[in-house]
Amino acid sequence: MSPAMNLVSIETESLYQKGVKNLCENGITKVPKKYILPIPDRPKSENEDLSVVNSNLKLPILDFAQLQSSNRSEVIASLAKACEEYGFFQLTNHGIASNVISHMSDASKRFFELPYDERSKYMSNDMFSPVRCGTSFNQNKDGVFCWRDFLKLSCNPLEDLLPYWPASPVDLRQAAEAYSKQAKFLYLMLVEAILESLGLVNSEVGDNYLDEFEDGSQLMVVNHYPPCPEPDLTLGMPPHSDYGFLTLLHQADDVKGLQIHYQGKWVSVEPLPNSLVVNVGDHLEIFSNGKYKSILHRVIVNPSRPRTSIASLHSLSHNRVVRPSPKLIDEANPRRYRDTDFATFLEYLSSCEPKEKNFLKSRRIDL
Ligand SMILES: O=C(O)CCC(=O)C(=O)O
Ligand SMILES: [Fe+2]
Repeated sequence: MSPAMNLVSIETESLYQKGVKNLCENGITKVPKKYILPIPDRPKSENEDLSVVNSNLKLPILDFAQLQSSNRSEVIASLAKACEEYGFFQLTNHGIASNVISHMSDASKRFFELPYDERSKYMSNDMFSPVRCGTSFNQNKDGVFCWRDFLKLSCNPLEDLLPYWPASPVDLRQAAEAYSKQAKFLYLMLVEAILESLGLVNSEVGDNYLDEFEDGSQLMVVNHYPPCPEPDLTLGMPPHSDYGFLTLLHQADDVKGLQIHYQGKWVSVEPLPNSLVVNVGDHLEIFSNGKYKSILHRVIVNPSRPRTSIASLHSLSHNRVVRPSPKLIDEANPRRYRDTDFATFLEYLSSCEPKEKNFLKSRRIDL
């Protein structure tokens, strides 16, 4: 390659590092090569293990208010079924105030409207940074980039981290603080119900059994997917499972994009007004010794409408070891996962670029 050619490709590479929003502002009409997936990995390809879309299936819908009523035991049974079979459900009447959600969506969208130079102040490769802006899935590793920009805010301990969050738009901190607190509260209520659904009831596990969840990590991720001129060639997010215990996801526009992998097919998750999508993460699959499933999901993009989603990812704190609950292991149910911790996850991230971003597979014990 001539030095001049080399310079061109380095310059182009740095353009991609600036993200999809910035790329679109440069007026592209075709998807650059950097984002074009090999044919079998494209959204409409029919390959053997990750095949066609099933558009008829609907996710289970759980009514959170019913959990606090005399119907609790029925809702707990539906919760167990949803976590076992789908690893995903929609949650209505979840209790996060609608003005808190709309303020968070609105301020997040305005963040991505800021000029690149303003957003770039928050770009960082440090996984422990309280605020991290970036693009693709793992922009230092991905051979093919995905069509997504993100803003990640670490939330625990909130008082210490909040001052590092973006100062503009001016109301983003306030909006994200209120949203993260209400999401955390909801998460803890869901953990309580999930432990109950696994038969790990309060009297057996001790009075302080929620403390380690309360102290746990919380990461808010705002995903932004600009319209894409050739959406069949790329993905907003590649197939992956979520790392933590539970993810609460708000789909901030009435735009479809999220698909989950169910019985060999991709199923679209319809944005349901006033609901949150909740999914089991890798840590809950490990903790439940495989009873509850952390399911592969991906995001497709479209040619006309931007899409924003806000994920709140919750887990134990980074220094805790995650392992199957001893109460869920016996002769009939031998241990199915190795112990894991955050350092192991980071090592995994830096070691390979797996086709499916599936950390969990590396923790399974083959029985
Ligand atoms: O944008 C979405 O709907 C899903 C985002 C997602 O899977 C994630 O943030 O882990
Ligand atoms: Fe995810």
